Amino acid sequence: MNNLKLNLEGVYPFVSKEKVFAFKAKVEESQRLLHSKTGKGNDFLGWLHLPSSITTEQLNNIKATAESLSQATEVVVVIGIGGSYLGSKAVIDALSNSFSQLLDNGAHPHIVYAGQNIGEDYHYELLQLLEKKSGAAIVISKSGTTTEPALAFRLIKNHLEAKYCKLVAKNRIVAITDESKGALRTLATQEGYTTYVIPDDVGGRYSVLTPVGLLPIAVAGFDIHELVRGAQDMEKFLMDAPFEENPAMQYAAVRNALYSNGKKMEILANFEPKLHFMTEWWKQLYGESEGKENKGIFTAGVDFTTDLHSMGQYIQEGERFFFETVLSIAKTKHQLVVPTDKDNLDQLNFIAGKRIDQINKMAELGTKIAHIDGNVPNIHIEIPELTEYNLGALIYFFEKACALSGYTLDVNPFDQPGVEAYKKNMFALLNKKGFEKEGDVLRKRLGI
Ligand SMILES: O=P(O)(O)OC[C@H]1O[C@H](O)[C@H](O)[C@@H](O)[C@@H]1O
Repeated sequence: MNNLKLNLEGVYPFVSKEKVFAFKAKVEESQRLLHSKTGKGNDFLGWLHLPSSITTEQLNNIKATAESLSQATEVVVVIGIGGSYLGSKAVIDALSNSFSQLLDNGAHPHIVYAGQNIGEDYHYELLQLLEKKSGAAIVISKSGTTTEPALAFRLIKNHLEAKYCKLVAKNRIVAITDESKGALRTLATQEGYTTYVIPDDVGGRYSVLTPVGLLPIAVAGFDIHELVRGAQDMEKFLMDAPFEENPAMQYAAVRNALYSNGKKMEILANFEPKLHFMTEWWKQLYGESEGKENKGIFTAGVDFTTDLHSMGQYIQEGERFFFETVLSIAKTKHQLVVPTDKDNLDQLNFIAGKRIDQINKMAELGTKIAHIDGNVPNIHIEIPELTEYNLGALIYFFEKACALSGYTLDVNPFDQPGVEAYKKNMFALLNKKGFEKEGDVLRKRLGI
């Protein structure tokens, strides 16, 4: 069953249906390359059949680890950067109470994140928090060598060992990394941590349905069986559906049609504050997959209606080099009606008696019309409700469409050579062993 609706009516005033469908053959060829594993980066296709290959035993095992990690733990720190944290944060935020950090989560610890910045105050304050609260850590790095999570983990490991003793700290740490390579693997083996493997053929930004995403999501108390079931159903549906009924193929086609028509940026917009990090996850997925060889759509995100009061101006009347994709949620979890006020001093009685979501939906519709009138092509993606099942399906849809879109653009959607440039400079400037020559060159260039 496919719960996801893709509506391209808001694109056709700008790029005709014929022009979008002109990409059909190329997208079908992309799908053939993907399914036959004969395209670029074909050693990174483990995500393609991941949902259907995860077993109930594996899921139960992850759940059991989540439960034992949660025992007598108030805060679990998920340590990772990029694909090693965005997927879990996207799902956890989408499903959590908006104020969960201030509420007692029952049997489930609060989740906080580290390893995605090098802020000194952030880390200091995190250690202060862990001084007051009972803590545990899930450290995640596919390469096992990424600086930011390694640095955060060193601090947190030190802290946990000093607070609880090494033996107890060991049981409060789970590592998720490569099967054999990388410093984190060596460290985890040496220290005897519980570990999970990120398969070789699954890249970081495609790894949310591996233990990378599943363990933190289970710790937060959400149903990973349902998440995977949604992804499984979407995997099956997208495998067989012809172009005319296949939202992933059509999304890939329309993105490429708009790009070749001069639209260099895609703005993912939501009207649900819980989706902020879903957008962040999507930005990495598409930006890192397609932005290479001096090509690719720049991915940006906005939260509406919030950003209608800031970036709304640019979107309405600024340069016309982008299109907008609205990720819409049909039904809210709760119902809340605007009360009537007999004095009507705030002049809001025109919406009295309406559900908040009815107002939000009119804001969404009004924005769509305004932006189309302002010459912004509009793609509309709708899922029925924020549930584990629907999020699993949405994640797999975006992953599959991304791979198809990247192949259609003729790039390898599974590598990210460009991210090494800053790392090389940072290591050279910090005198890391093996980077001495680069360090000399840089210091000379900077005159320092
Ligand atoms: O999981 P890791 O190996 O630590 O990588 C974490 C992230 O950082 C890298 O630099 C890449 O740009 C990302 O694709 C990756 O998700």
